[in-house]
Amino acid sequence: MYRMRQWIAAVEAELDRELALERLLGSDAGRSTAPKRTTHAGPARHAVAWEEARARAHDGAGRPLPAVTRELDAALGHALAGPLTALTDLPPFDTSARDGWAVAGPGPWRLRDGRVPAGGQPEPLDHGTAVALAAGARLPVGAGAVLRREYGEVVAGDGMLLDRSGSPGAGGPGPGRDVRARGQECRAGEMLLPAGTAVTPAVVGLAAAAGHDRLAVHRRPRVELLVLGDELPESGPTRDGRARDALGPLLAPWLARHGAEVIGRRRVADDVGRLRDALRDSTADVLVTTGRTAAGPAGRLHAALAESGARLLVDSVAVRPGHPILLAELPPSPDGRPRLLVGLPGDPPAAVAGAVTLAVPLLRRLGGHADPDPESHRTTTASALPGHPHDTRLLPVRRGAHGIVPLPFDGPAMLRGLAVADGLAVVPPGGVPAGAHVEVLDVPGP
Ligand SMILES: Nc1nc2c(c(=O)[nH]1)N[C@H]1C(S)=C(S)[C@@H](COP(=O)(O)OP(=O)(O)OC[C@H]3O[C@@H](n4cnc5c(N)ncnc54)[C@H](O)[C@@H]3O)O[C@H]1N2
Ligand code: MOO
Repeated sequence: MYRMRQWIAAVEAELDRELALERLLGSDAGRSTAPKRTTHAGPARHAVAWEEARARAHDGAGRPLPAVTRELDAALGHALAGPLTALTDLPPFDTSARDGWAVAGPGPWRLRDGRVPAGGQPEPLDHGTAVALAAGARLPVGAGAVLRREYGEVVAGDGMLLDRSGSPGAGGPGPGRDVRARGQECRAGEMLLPAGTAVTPAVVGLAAAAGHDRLAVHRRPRVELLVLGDELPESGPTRDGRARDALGPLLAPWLARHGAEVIGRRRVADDVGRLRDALRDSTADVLVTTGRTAAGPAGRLHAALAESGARLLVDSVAVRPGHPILLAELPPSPDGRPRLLVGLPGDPPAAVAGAVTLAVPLLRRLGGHADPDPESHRTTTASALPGHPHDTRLLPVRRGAHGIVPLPFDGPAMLRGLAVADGLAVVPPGGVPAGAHVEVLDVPGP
């Protein structure tokens, strides 16, 4: 009797799961016709085109995360939440561009004692006189130009400075010569960079030069990485037919390179209830899962999403590898923040393809970056790139002298090609011949 009740409870739980799954798959996932679910394996999923999937990931993210204020160092890798404006003229005053002498009027000049260092406050210069000064030093009032050190000669005992540049007349440099005029680079209040610009080391330098100590940037999306699959050892060589977890180590830094703040990375047991609870309890803005995306008995991700009340925005993409990738909107966090989930396949190259397709545009949008993919560029192919008959193919390639070439070891489960790749070529259905132009997405470097 007890066994019978247990069996009935199990069947009821399974039916609930089926109903939740129906609701999930019947939701607006961009399918014109949602095929009826008839078997455990579920309906055929309608794969959206690669470009469409990326656009949905970018748009599905909604508005960028709110602005926060960060010290310059800590702002690196974020996107500016507002335009960067200059707090001062640059240069803030007329400055010498070279080591030499500030000169007033045509030469020869009577040389004043001393030397104006960078950061010094020079006395005004009378007509017909000169004073030595360092590159970057403030030009004295009255000085019209700078005579470079290599062009001048000081007459011993005489205190006179001559122009030995050999220029016609040698009467000294023309007005403004080797002077960086005040405001040449920008005026105070001028916009230097628009909102959405990535804060790089050079941007931090410019911000400091322009007078900033802190920057308003978008908060980075908090990402939790859930690695699904009981079979995966986390250390040592692969054993007993079980592949070593390669995606935890690979994806955390890959996503961080694209603006994620990875707040956690953990394994979740192969159990729908536990996965559902992990999805419900996560405080991340974006959850990224690996594995268990395939339809069928092992496809626990769909079941857990259905039980969580998630809504699918993308449910498989016409891309190889990476076909079963998905994007879902999770119910908001307890404090009302929207949450999204990117489901990546367990096969490592497919997971990488999924990450660049869905996670990267999503993270960049949430992080407030103006450009959904700054690291993509069009390049010539040095040899033909094989394609899939119907789907976009993402192929590891290397740059050569005559263009990009495909790499060996690009098959299922293989990371060897990717490890030496400069990028992933976006190969349209049917492939491309040598000499064609294709888009290449950069693979993060060291
Ligand atoms: N009947 C069908 N079967 C499959 C189809 C299909 O259309 N019909 N699609 C295949 C494709 S395409 C892919 S890709 C995979 C996706 O499967 P899952 O996302 O459910 O992946 P898993 O079964 O969990 O794992 C697949 C494979 O990858 C290994 N794996 C998993 N996680 C990791 C990890 N973190 N590090 C390294 N390796 C990992 C795992 O051991 C499996 O061997 O579905 C196909 N099936
Ligand atoms: O399309 Mo799967 O994603 O072959 O690797």
